[in-house]
Amino acid sequence: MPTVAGVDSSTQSCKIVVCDADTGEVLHRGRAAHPDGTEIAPEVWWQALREAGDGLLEEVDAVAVAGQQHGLVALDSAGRPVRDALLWHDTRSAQAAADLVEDLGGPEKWAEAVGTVPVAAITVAKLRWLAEHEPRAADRTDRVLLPHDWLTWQLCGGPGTSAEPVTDRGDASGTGYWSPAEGAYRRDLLALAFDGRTPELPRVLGPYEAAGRTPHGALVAAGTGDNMGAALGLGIRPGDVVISLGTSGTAFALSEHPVGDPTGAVAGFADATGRFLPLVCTLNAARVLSSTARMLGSTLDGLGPLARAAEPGAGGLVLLPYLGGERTPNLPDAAGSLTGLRTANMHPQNFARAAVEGMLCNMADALDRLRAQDVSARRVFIIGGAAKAPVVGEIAAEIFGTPVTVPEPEEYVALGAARQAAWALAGTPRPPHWPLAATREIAAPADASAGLRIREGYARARALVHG
Ligand SMILES: Nc1ncnc2c1ncn2[C@@H]1O[C@H](COP(=O)(O)OP(=O)(O)O)[C@@H](O)[C@H]1O
Ligand SMILES: O=C(CO)[C@@H](O)[C@H](O)COP(=O)(O)O
Repeated sequence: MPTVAGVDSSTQSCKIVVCDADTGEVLHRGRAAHPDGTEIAPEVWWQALREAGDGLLEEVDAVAVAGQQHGLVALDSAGRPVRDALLWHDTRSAQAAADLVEDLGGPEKWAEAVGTVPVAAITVAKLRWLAEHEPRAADRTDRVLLPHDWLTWQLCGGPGTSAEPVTDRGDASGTGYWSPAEGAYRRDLLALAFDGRTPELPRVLGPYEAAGRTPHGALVAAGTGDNMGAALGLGIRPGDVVISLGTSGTAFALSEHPVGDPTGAVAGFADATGRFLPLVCTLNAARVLSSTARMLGSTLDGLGPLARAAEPGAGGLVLLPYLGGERTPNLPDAAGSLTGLRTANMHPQNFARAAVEGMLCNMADALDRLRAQDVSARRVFIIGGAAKAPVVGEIAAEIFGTPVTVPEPEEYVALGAARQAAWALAGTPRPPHWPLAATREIAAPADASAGLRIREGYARARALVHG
């Protein structure tokens, strides 16, 4: 029986699943933590991957890596990092992004050129930041990779070997210098961002092309961005929207055509199957819940019962969850706010409920932004770390006003990477059919009024605090 491994090198940890290549059945799992912070030495990802994959990766027939998107891995001519990688949730590049938008002539120009209007998260803005703030490091930059590209390269042997650095359409589409519509790099935008410098970029592989082999002989597939990995792991179809609640909150869908949203809210990414993946990303999801649990002296498991004990609307408390700044809406310097405090409503139950409602109202806005780009949401999946809390799916159905599908907890990003590895191994034009795990279907409440009131309260609080 051929086996394949999928790696999810995401913000908080590295997760690995080993699957039966024919059926997708998960046979083994591994995990290792990543440190906190918005910059990190790439070597730390590699150590975590080896720790998570200890004893697993040596035996598989193929492997692929899905990674957190956008991170800037800048390498010198010997393939060594010139500095720690700047990660997607590092907001120092917010001004650089705004300047780039102006330099090209406005958001419409970016939406037209690469499908995405730069914000602090996008790689092109991080390059501009590097050129402006650390010009010596910029001068030493000979090559630019994304986190998953760098790990894929290490798996194939890395610098000093015959292995070639590669990427895929999905992750390339999050750089701001690769056009999903044209399927080509925009080196002019790279130069615009990097003060005229044009470092080497990885070759963009097709969906089931191989990157190389590990020293143990396993085929290494192209890999992709983590959201594209989740889409492949779930096997989504047009009409499905995925809400992923990890460190980031993302809402994304499959599209047969490229999307370019001049408002900048929807990023017009490519997917891992040759199609497109319009996506809205927020900076604040699962950590809103873990931070609230910590503040209340509770635990993640304790937060759900507390939130359930409060009435919808949390007695008038509204949490604007912009704890790490925010990407959508684009408020990189914002902090979180709690509004509507009254003597009568200051109970842990209302705080817990306000945290879940705040996180999900932000995602409901993301869903609306997708719909505004003609994305239909006939089925809404909820996945990611925070989806493990049953209360999240329940309150989501109320706030979204739609039925919600919560698949059995699984590492869907890693599963998607494993499926891509199985696809590269098979070499067939379509990925192997892997059935979706059992799902929990949560109906929307018959009376939508409570959900609407929660969203109105959230919109009012946001207007009050952020104008
Ligand atoms: N039962 C749970 N309830 C709520 N949140 C949870 C639960 N289990 C894990 N989490 C949260 O999920 C997050 C990790 O999710 P994950 O999707 O792996 O994130 P990332 O992909 O960004 O590394 C952590 O912030 C953790 O607090
Ligand atoms: O920036 C984005 C998407 O555009 C994020 O979704 C990152 O890809 C990080 O994902 P998580 O580690 O939070 O899952």
